[in-house]
Amino acid sequence: MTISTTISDADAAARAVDVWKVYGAGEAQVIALRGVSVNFERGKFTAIMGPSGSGKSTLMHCLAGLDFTNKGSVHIGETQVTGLSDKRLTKLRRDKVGFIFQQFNLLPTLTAEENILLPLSIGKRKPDQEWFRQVIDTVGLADRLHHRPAELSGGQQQRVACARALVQRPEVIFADEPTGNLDSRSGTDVLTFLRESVDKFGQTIVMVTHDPMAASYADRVLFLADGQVVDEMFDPTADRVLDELKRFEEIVQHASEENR
Ligand SMILES: Nc1ncnc2c1ncn2[C@@H]1O[C@H](COP(=O)(O)OP(=O)(O)OP(=O)(O)O)[C@@H](O)[C@H]1O
Repeated sequence: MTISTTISDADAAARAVDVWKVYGAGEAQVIALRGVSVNFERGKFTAIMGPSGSGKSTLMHCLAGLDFTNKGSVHIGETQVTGLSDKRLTKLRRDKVGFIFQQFNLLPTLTAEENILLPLSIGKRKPDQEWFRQVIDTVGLADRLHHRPAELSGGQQQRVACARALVQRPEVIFADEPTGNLDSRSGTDVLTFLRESVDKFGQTIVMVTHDPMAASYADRVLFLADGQVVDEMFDPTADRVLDELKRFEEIVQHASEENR
């Protein structure tokens, strides 16, 4: 079953239209995405789940313009990402997209404040001081701004990364396993912050996760299997997500038994 999308194009902050992604060639060829068409609603929090190797990170990287599609197109807001020149792609990623990675990806020589303001300084843009304060207060980092990453806990470093993504008010924040390296308390802090940035500031967030508890913070969960979107769930709870994942495992196991 391939579902397309229940969100209209006009309501979407990011879109994939019949996206195919193939890695390698010949016997080593892997089809990571098989004609994915999906819309991500503006001002909402969407989680992407699915078994390992189902194409979650590939889809996110294609959407964010970090990787090229073989066929189909991706759009951020009004901009068609597919086909942009390198220069325009760099500008789009800098101005319209925020990233949060599992490994935090902070610059070790810069303070927390300098890391947070880095995307703005690279784009030669001045921070809106009021907005900066609001982000810092929401993320709870006011007393850590002059510390370097090595002087911060993992949870604090990830909150710096969240603030860095949010401070430029991007069209979309893409988060790839943002709680994967955190203990459950710090993970909850980060997820609470992501949820608040959607509810308070209307931020659009797309998050890849393996964790049903993390997915329960989202408004909608998309399920990928074998490079296709196979299901979606609105207003998820951790238990319902877990049941859905178990159902997929059974289907995959059944299919592999039949192929033996
Ligand atoms: N750079 C690459 N070169 C070759 N194959 C790749 C590359 N990146 C991903 N793949 C393959 O594409 C498929 C989808 O990978 P992807 O990382 O998107 O899956 P995923 O659902 O994010 O997995 P995980 O949950 O384990 O992170 C996998 O079979 C993977 O091995």
